[in-house]
Amino acid sequence: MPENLWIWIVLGVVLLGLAVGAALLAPRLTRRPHEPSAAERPAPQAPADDATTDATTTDDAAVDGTSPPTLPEASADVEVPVLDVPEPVTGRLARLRARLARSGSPLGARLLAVLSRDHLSEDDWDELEETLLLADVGAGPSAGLIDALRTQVRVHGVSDPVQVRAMLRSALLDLVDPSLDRSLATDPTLGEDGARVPSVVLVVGVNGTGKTTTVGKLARVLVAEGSDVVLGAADTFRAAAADQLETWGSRVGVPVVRSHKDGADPAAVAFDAVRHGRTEDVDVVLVDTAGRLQNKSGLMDELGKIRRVIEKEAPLREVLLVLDATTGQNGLMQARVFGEVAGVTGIVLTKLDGTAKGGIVVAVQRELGVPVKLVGLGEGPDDLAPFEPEAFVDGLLGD
Ligand SMILES: Nc1nc2c(ncn2[C@@H]2O[C@H](COP(=O)(O)OP(=O)(O)OP(=O)(O)O)[C@@H](O)[C@H]2O)c(=O)[nH]1
Repeated sequence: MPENLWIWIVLGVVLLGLAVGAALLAPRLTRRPHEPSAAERPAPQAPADDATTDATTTDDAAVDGTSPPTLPEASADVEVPVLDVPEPVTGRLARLRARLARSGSPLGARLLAVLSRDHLSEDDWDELEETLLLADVGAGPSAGLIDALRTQVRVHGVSDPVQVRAMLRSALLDLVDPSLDRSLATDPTLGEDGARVPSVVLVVGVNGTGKTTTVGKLARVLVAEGSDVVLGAADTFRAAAADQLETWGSRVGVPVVRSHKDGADPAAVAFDAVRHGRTEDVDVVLVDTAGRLQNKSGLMDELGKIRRVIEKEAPLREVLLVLDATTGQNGLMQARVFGEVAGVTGIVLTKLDGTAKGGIVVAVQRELGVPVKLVGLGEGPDDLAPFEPEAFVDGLLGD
């Protein structure tokens, strides 16, 4: 064998080794420096409108406590939706003011226009009173405000526009009554056995006033404040109401207790929702209702039953009556009936963005003797604001 053949063989083996090594290393060198793990990857975006939560199902037998609510098994490969972050509640007061001001508010503007005249005649005073009546303030409160203004005008005159505005602001504020307690009882309490019991809020009112929307918006307010919430879809009259509520709940990670049975007993759903709230140790259970009843005794029976079954499980801390601000005197008649049968503790005045008749706030508080606690200012998810008398009156008067 020639002497340099060995050299060629050794060289060949070395080259082969290098080729194999390079082939093994190549994929490692081309991989991205850091592959995120499943936990590090952003969760996929859920569709905004048709997403639903894992809903608790219920049936009528549950009223007797024989059928506890059941939640569908959580599946490991279920996509985790991205939850909305509701707007902080404090920022909403400014929006209330801006919206009221933007609505053109004939009430404030017309009152100021008349009051700014040099010498107020009897006709001017009549015009002022008529303006208040047209804004749904109501006869008694309107007459009271005119009396107060007449006294002020006698004492101070009406020449200085700044003074006129201050005078009117103070008179309107008195009518709205800043001294009323407008807080919502949504903190859990302690039961006799020392266990935490959720606060239950029942939402009532005739159909179409905005109950379901209000429950959804209120859930967001409570989530923004750090509360654990459960929703009860006791509006079993309109099947879409429960779906609507599930959409609201899913956007902020709040479970919804509902029935999939047509025309199920609303009291059974309310009961299951409260029991589920207790089991899950949540802070608040919000219960939506139908309110689609032809007569007062039917309404009384249904709401009475809902109240009784809720109170078996937890204290009913709030009964919120939802009224549509655009319905004027009609809304007042509804308020009267619900006030008599439902033990209303607070009013939610919706659709204030659609009317310049803010005076309904005054009339409805007088009618029921309970405060307006929340106002709806639009169809957006965060268009629900705690009612604040000063901001409201400033909105009426404009800047
Ligand atoms: N502009 C405006 N629209 C509102 C407001 N609140 C509710 N709505 C609208 O009013 C309509 C009725 O609202 P719902 O929440 O379905 O009313 P509901 O009282 O639950 O109705 P039923 O389930 O039929 O009894 C919807 O189109 C809402 O978007 C509000 O503050 N402003």
